[in-house]
Amino acid sequence: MSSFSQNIVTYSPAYTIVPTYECFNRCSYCNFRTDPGQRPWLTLAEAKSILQQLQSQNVCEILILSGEVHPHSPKRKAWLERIYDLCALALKMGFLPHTNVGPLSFEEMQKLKNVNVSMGLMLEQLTPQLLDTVHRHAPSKIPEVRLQQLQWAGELQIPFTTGLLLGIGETENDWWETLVAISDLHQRYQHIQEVILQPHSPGSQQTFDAPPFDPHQLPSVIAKARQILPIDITIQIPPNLIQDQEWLLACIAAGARDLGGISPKDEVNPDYPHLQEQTLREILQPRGWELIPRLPVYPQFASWLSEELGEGVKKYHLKMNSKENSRT
Ligand SMILES: O=c1nc2n(C[C@H](O)[C@H](O)[C@H](O)CO)c3cc(O)ccc3cc-2c(=O)[nH]1
Ligand SMILES: C[C@H]1O[C@@H](n2cnc3c(N)ncnc32)[C@H](O)[C@@H]1O
Ligand code: MET
Ligand code: SF4
Repeated sequence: MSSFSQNIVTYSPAYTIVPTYECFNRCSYCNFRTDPGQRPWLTLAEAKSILQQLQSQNVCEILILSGEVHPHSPKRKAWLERIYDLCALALKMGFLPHTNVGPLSFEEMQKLKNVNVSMGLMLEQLTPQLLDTVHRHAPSKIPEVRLQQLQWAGELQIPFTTGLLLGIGETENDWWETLVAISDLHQRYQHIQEVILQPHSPGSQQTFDAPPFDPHQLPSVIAKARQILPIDITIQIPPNLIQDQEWLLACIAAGARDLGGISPKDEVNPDYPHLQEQTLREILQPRGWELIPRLPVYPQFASWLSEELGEGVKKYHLKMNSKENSRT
């Protein structure tokens, strides 16, 4: 049975929904944001029509990824409401939502927990030095603010995805410090399901003038991360940002076991389209790796989900098991 084999690499069949691209931060490596007020927010009717089309496709995760409205802005309440409504809609239509929309208040997180099977926020890097450079105009990237999110997620028992953005001006030592901080929080709350090691990849919109993170460095970063992180945290890498097949395979050999959400468009890095799932499978299989789909929540967190979310998850488990049986 394939599920018991050790040579498994997972991915999440996903689609990314963007409530708004407007963002009050200006991270200089960002290729996603627009200035506030430039484009209308995604309406529920528009989302419904997108989701209807997805129902006949092999999509399970809806990644809700957004630009941010300032916590003190009069528009903040409507923004959070729109995100909540989009999650509720996706859930009602049979998908499993995972929200990553920047730092939230404790109450905002608590509210979104009801309509998300898991949530995410990248730590990026903990060093405060970046507040003088790439994050100079990005108050949401204050390290304490992001660490606080991870702690609240633990207190609220929200299965959580976080990660590091590599190659934005930090030192090697900064990587290990950030990974140790994630490990420490996980030891307290057992809530981190995966850590993304995301290589900075320049796009056409950004102002940060730096080369891409050297993919040849990734396998050794992964190997060391594997030593620092507790074994129940999966290491995720984005295959579209590691374009050389041999290096992708080297990353997996070094300990990465998940390829994240594979969706038609990578909203964060639109200049780097994803390979088809079948193409990825053909890269991995000859080296003995089996690529299999996973849900946006890992099985060990089943007891943390509300009854409604648990039911949604159960339906997918049934569907995936019946597919697997029909293959064998
Ligand atoms: O499951 C997740 N995947 C995350 N992913 C991976 C994502 O699922 C896919 O790689 C694509 O971005 C989907 O469009 C990220 C990818 C990025 O480029 C940057 C940040 C994230 C953050 C998350 C996240 O919080 N949760
Ligand atoms: C949503 C996440 O996307 C990542 N992100 C933002 N811009 C880039 C880029 N140019 N290259 C790679 N990752 C990026 C950050 O880690 C952010 O938290
Ligand atoms: N704005 C959020 C963050 O940076 C998520 C999307 S970034 C393109 O954390
Ligand atoms: S990376 Fe996220 S927080 Fe930073 S500018 Fe882009 S959308 Fe805003």
